[in-house]
Amino acid sequence: EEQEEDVLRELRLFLRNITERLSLDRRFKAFTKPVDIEEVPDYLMVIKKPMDLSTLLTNIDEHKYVTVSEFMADADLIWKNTLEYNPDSDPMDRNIRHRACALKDTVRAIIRDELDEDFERVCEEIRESR
Ligand SMILES: COC(=O)[C@H](Cc1ccco1)c1ccncc1
Repeated sequence: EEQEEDVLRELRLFLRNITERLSLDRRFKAFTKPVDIEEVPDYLMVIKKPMDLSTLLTNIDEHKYVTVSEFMADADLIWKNTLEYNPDSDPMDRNIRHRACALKDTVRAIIRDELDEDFERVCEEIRESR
């Protein structure tokens, strides 16, 4: 009903705000767009579910997320994919993995500090009712 759509509209505003703040952080530049398959031809053989910040934003606008947990599952793909595809000890791999871990920690800190657990509970109730 209307109140549910108001809740989901507020959820999308919250998720867009997080995603845009991450996209502005210079540490996360490599995560702002899909990995370039021309540049990395084997990427899709290794990574089954690519994800990036611009795709998160598109998903939000397409009403893909009804809860913060669903958004977190996709956001987690960004750093998990990065650790999986860039596992080596060379400086390039270590640098992008450090940034991936910073992304993971930053998302969790924002959610911990800014998400009211009662709000997420209301979103979960809507998800279960559909
Ligand atoms: C999330 O970004 C990545 O996983 C790519 C993989 C990649 C390898 C070669 C080109 O791109 C990356 C980008 C920048 N620095 C390290 C790795």
